[in-house]
Amino acid sequence: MNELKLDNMQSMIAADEVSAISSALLSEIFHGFEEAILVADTNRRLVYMNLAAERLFGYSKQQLYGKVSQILYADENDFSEQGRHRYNLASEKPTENYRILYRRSDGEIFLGVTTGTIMHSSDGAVIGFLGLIRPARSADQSLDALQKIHNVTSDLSLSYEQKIESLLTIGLNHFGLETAIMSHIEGNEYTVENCVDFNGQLKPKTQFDLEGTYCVHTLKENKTVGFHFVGKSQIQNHPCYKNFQLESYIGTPLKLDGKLYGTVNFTSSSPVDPFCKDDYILMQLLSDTFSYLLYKKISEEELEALARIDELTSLPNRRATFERLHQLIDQSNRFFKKLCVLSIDLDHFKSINDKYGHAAGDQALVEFAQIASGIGRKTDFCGRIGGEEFIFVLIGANIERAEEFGNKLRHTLALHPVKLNSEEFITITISAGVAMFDNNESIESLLARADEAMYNAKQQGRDRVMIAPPSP
Ligand SMILES: Nc1nc2c(ncn2[C@@H]2O[C@H](COP(=O)(O)OP(=O)(O)OP(=O)(O)O)[C@@H](O)[C@H]2O)c(=O)[nH]1
Repeated sequence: MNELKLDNMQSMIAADEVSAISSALLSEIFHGFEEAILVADTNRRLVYMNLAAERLFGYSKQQLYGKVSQILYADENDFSEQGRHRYNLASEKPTENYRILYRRSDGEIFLGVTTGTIMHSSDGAVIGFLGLIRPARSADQSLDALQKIHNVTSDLSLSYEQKIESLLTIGLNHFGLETAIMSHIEGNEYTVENCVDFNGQLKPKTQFDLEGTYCVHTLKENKTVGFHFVGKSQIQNHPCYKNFQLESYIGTPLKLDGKLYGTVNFTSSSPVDPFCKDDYILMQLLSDTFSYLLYKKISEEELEALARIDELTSLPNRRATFERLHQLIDQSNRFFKKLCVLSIDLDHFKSINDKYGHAAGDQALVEFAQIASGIGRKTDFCGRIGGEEFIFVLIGANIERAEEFGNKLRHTLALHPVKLNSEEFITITISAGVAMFDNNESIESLLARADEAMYNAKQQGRDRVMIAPPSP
């Protein structure tokens, strides 16, 4: 609504005294307006409101007509102030826009952008006042943000990180703020997990003391907390204000599976319009959306990790072992690093199962895995690729060191028999084939050479390490 239109209306209305303007005529002019229209007489008693005003303030015409408009102000001082400056018999104020906090019938306070105008009779006397009001952040804007949130969460082409970033940006644009953070909080440690900073300064993984952030209030209250003008609030001594001069903040706890994970929060160095009920609802919805996305991501990661671990021995399984072997061979090729593979097979394992039972065989596999992964270097890699078949990858090792390693494993196994019960022990022996990676060969060829050497060890009587001849 621009001033020109209001002036036109004013001239239409100013043709007669407000008291004389029939409610029907006002209705005809303003009924279908999307903005709330209120008309008051010179005593500031309400004489007209349109449908949009009834909806905005939650009162019916019957409840308000004849009442002083003070009932609609959140702050009595604003009512008096407006009376002194604008809405009085001597007023010559032109039509202009201003922002005021209003109170709805249910007590909720909202910021209204108001276009106020003075109505004059044909002889120039003030006959009443007209206000056109719309909420600073309208329901339409909240709906728009909701629609955007839905679009982002349902977009299958977006990754987790892209979704989080888009949602933080939606929040920033909606609230008119500068910095958005999804934080992870452990004790007093506040870590920026994801962020969007229109100033380009804040980066993920930055850490703060929780006490030094406004989020400490959010966690204390355990609900959404907003400060629209910290410098004029009770928390102006907060370290976050002293250190960063952040004037505005809105933040909500972020829960994962019912437990506190961190916060979702938006801040700015400038004050903003007071946050309204819709903003608090939107924050809760955003936080719930983050919580859902986080839960989904962590569950997927856990499932993915589980799918790569051998359930019995907790070693990487066949799939993970081959993936890792591909990576290590790729590195070895790029950096001309030596790499040796040991193909290891437990000896006479069938007879262990047959003699002591499958559970004893399982226990033997678990203990073998513990011993094998315990004696390697940090960079070495051990995986289970089949029933009693394992692979060891030694980075930077030549064939002698790999053979030495195989024998060290044999000797360690000999020194640590598997305890089946208080009386019975079994000693595990292994047959191993060692092959050194030749930069020109394929993984299949490397493994085939190591396997062949291992079968050789079996044929030679087991419990030994055999070296594969170099690739042809
Ligand atoms: N307990 C247990 N046994 C397994 C598992 N996976 C495979 N096995 C058994 O391992 C045995 C392997 O037997 P074979 O392949 O004949 O080899 P072996 O008895 O070790 O004899 P050599 O390899 O020739 O020394 C089979 O009896 C399998 O059932 C497992 O997860 N747990």
